[in-house]
Amino acid sequence: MAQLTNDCFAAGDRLLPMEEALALIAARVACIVGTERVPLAEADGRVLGEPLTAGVNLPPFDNSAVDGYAVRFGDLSPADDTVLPISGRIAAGARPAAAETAGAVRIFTGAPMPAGFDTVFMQEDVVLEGPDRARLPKGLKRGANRRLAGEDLAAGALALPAGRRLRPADLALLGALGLADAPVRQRLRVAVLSTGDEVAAPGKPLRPGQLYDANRPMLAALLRRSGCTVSDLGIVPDRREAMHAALTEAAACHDLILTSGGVSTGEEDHVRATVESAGALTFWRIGIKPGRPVAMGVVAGSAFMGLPGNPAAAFVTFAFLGRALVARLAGEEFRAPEPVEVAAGFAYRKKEGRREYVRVRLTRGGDGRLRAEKHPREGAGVITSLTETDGLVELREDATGIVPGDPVGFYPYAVLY
Ligand SMILES: Nc1nc2c(c(=O)[nH]1)N[C@H]1C(S)=C(S)[C@@H](COP(=O)(O)OP(=O)(O)OC[C@H]3O[C@@H](n4cnc5c(N)ncnc54)[C@H](O)[C@@H]3O)O[C@H]1N2
Ligand code: MOO
Repeated sequence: MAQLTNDCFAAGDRLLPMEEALALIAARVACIVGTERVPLAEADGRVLGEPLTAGVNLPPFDNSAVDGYAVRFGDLSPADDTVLPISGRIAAGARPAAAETAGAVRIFTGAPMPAGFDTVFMQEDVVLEGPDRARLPKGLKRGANRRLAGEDLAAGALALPAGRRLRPADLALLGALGLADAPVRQRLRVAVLSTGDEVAAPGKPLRPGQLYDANRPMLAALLRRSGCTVSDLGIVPDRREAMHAALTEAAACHDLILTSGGVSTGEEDHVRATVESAGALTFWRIGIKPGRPVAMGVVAGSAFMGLPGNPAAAFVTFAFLGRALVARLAGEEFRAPEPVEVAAGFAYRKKEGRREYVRVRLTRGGDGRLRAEKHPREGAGVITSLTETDGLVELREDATGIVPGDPVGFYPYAVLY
C-alpha cells in the first residue's frame, strides 16, 4: 500500500468524480497478498495467482463426437450413397487402434479415431444392410463429427490468465487439464467495524436514540462474497482515542480496514480525522449519490476505506468503489461491471456533475421491454429500498434527468458482488 502516499491530490472540498476515484485505485493500489495452492474443490471464487498454460492437448486425442461409423472420407462416393463393410469396433476408453485397413468402423462417442479415418456418420443416418455392411448417405462433409486433439486448447496455450477469479466452468478447464490443485492468491484479511454512539449490537435492548447495526453484517457478507477473510471488530464509539486505537490495532494484522459511518463533516465524525493523523488520506468525498462521504487512505501500512453510515450509501459505495479496491489488493483482474439497458419506468431529475444510483425493481412492460421502477423511498437510510428492489439504475454525471421510456443502464445486484 505504499502507493497511497500522502500527496493529497484530492485535497480541499472538491467532490472527486467516480472515474477519477477508480483511476486512483487502479494506479495507486497494488496486490499485497502472496499465493498458495488449494485443491480444485476449494478453488471456486479464488483468484488465480499465476497464468496457467495447458500441459496437455484438449481433447488429448482425435475422437468421435457421436455414436456411429467412422470412415475415410476418400472412400466415399461423392455423388451417391456408399456401402462399406464394417471392419472393426472401437469403444470409448479403448486404446487408439492401429490403422484399420478400410471400410466403416463402428465407433462410440469419445472413442479414439482409428488412424487415417477422418469422418464419422451418426448411427441414425446409417442403414445396416446385414450384420456387417453399412449404407452411408451422400453429402456428409470431410471431418464431420470428429474432434481433433488440441482443438479446444492446444498444449502450451494459455488456459487462464493470472488474476482470474475462478468460476465453476474454469474448474472444468483446470480439471480437464489434469490439475488437482491451483495456485491462488491468499485471501485478503479485512477488518470491518461500525462507528457511532447511536449504533447498537444485536442482543442488547436499544437505548433511546439508538438503532441496531445494519452495516456490519451487510459489509462482512459483501467482503466474503468478494473472497476476503473478515474479522468483525464490532462498534467503535464516537471518540477520537477509541477510533485511533481501533484502527491502529486493526492495521497490525489486516490488509484492509473497512468502516462505516463517521466520515462526514460533523464534530462527531472521527474516522476521517483519525486516518489523517494515523496515516494518510487519499480521498474522502466522491461525486456520487447516495454515498458522497467515502474516504480512502492508509493507516499504519494497512489500506483503509471508510464508507458512509447510511446503509444504502454504504452498499452503493462498496459495490462501486470498495469492490474495486478489494480486487486490486487481492490481485484480481477487475473489470467494472457493465450495465444492461432497460427502459426507465419513472421520471427523475438530478444535479449535473455527480453520478447517481437509483434503487429499482424490474417489471416487464406491455411492449415486452424490461422496465425499471424506482423504489418509492429514496433516502439513503431506507434499508427496504435495497431489499425490495432488483438492482441499481446508473445516471451518469452529465445527465440532468430522465423521463419514462428513456433507456437507462441497469446493474442487477447479482453482478455487483
Ligand atoms: N452537514 C452535512 N451533513 C451531512 C453530509 C454533509 O455532506 N454535510 N452528508 C450526509 C450524507 S450524504 C451522509 S451518507 C451522511 C454520512 O455521514 P457519515 O458517514 O459520517 O455517517 P454517520 O453520520 O455516522 O451516519 C449516517 C447515518 O447512518 C446511520 N448509521 C451509521 N452507521 C450505521 C450502521 N452501522 N447501521 C445502521 N445505520 C447506521 C446513522 O445513524 C446516521 O443516521 O451524512 C450526512 N450528513
Ligand atoms: O449519500 Mo449520503 O451517502 O446521501 O446518504
